[in-house]
Amino acid sequence: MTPDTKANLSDRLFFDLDFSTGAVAAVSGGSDSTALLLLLKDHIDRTEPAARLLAVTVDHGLRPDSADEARLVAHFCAQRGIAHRILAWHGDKPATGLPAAAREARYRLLAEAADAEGIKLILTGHTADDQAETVLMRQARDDEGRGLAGMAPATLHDWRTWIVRPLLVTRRAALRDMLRHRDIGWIEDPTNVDVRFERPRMRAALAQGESERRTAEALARSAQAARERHDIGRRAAMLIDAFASRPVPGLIRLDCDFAGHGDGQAAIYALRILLATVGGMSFLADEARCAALLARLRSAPLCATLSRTVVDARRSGIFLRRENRNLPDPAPPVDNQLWDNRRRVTLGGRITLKDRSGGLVIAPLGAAAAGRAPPIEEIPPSLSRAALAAEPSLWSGGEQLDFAGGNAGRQPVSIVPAVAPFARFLPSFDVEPAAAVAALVGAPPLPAPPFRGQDGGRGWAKA
Ligand SMILES: Nc1ncnc2c1ncn2[C@@H]1O[C@H](COP(=O)(O)OP(=O)(O)OP(=O)(O)O)[C@@H](O)[C@H]1O
Repeated sequence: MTPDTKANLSDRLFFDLDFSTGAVAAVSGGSDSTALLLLLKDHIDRTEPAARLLAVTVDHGLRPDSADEARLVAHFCAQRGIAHRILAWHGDKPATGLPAAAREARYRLLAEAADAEGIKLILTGHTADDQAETVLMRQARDDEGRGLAGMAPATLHDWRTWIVRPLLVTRRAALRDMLRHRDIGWIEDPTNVDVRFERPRMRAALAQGESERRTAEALARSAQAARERHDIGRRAAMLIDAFASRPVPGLIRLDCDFAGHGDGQAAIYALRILLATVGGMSFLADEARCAALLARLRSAPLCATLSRTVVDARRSGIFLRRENRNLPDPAPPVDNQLWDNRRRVTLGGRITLKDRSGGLVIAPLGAAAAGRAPPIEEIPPSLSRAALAAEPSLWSGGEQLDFAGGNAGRQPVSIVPAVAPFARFLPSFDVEPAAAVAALVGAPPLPAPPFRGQDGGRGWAKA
C-alpha cells in the first residue's frame, strides 16, 4: 500500500469521527488493533494534531505471556510518541463464560482510562472479518432474527463513552498488507486459534473453502439486518412517544390503543424494551412471550408478570410496574453502580466520611412510606403506591432522606433513572428507542453521537 492510499484509507475510516475530547485506541498488539493505531495516529497527525490520542492495552492475566505482550505494545507506542497505558484485570476469573467476563472487564477498564482523561471516544479494531464471523456464529446458533445485524458501528458504554469500530468495513487482509508494507509485525494471540472457543472454531471453518463467498454473504446479511433493526427501533420509538407516559416514578402507562396499533411488530419491540426497563433487566423481554401478551392485551383486562414487570391492563390504561419481589437488599451506595439495573448511583463530591462509613443506605421505599404519597389524578392509588414502594430511597440511620423520584440531587448521592437494557451497552441500532425511553423515565439524555454530520455510510442512526 503506498503512503497515498494509506492516507486515503485513514481519511475514509475516521473523517466523520468527533475527536474533540480525544480518543482512546484499544490495542491488544494483534494485527487489527496495531493497524488501527497506526492509521489513527496518521490521521490525527495530519488533520487534528491537537487531539489527544491514548493507546490502552488490557492485560487480562489469562496467559503467561500477556504482561510481556502488553510491554511490547508499550515499546511500540513509545517509539512513535504515542501515550500508552497498561491496565491489568485483577480479581476472580470465572470458570465458565470467561470470554464474556474478560470482555466486560476490558470495556470497563478502557472506559475508566478514557474517563480519567476526560475522553469520550474509544476505538477498537474489529474488522469486517470479525463481523462475518459474528454473523455466522449467530446463524449457527439459529439466531435468525435481528441478531444477524452483528456488531453495531458504535456502542455507548455506561451511557457516557462511545466505543466505535471504524474498521468494521475493512478486511483484515488489507490491514495486514499495510503492516507488512511498513515492515511492522504483530502479536499472534494463541487464543485466536484455540478451538475450545466458538469464534476460533468459526474462523477455522470459514477458512476451509469458499471463505470469500461466505464472508461476502454474511456481510450482506448483516447490513440488511442492521437496516431492519434500525427501522424497527425507529418505529418502536414513535409508539413509545405517542402512547406511553409516566404518571409517577416506577409506573408506566400505555394508552389502551397501543395494543391494537397497526404496526404490531414495532409494538412488540416497544413492549420488549419497556418491560426490560421497568423490570430492571439487562436484556429485552422475550419476543414470543411479548407477542402473546400483546394479543391478550387486545381483548381483555389482565394482570400478568413478565420480565419482572407486572402488567396490569384496565379500562384506564395498561400499567407497567416493577414486581415487588427480589428487590435489592438495603446496601451502602457505590459510585457508578446500577441499583436494580433501574437507577444509576453516583456519589457526589460532598459525601462525608460518616456517610461512607455506613450511615447511608439505599433501600426500596417500601409500602409504608409509599402509602403516604399523595394520590395522582386518574391513577388508581393502589397502582401508584405499589410502583412507588419498589423505587429506591436513600436512608440514613433508619430515616428516609429522599427517594429517586424526588429531588435526589440535593443529597450526597444521586440516584437517577436508567434505561435498564441499554444502561451498560447501547448499540447504535437502538439509539432512537433508547432516547424515547430515557425521556419517558426521566433518564439523562443521550450524549452527543460520536460521528459528525452524516453517518459516512455506517448505518448510524442519528439520536
Ligand atoms: N487486551 C486488549 N487490550 C486492549 N484492547 C483489546 C484487547 N483485546 C481486544 N482488544 C480490542 O478489541 C478488538 C477486538 O478484539 P478481539 O476480536 O480479540 O476481541 P473480542 O473479544 O472478540 O471482541 P469483543 O471485545 O467485541 O467481543 C481489538 O481489535 C482491540 O481493539
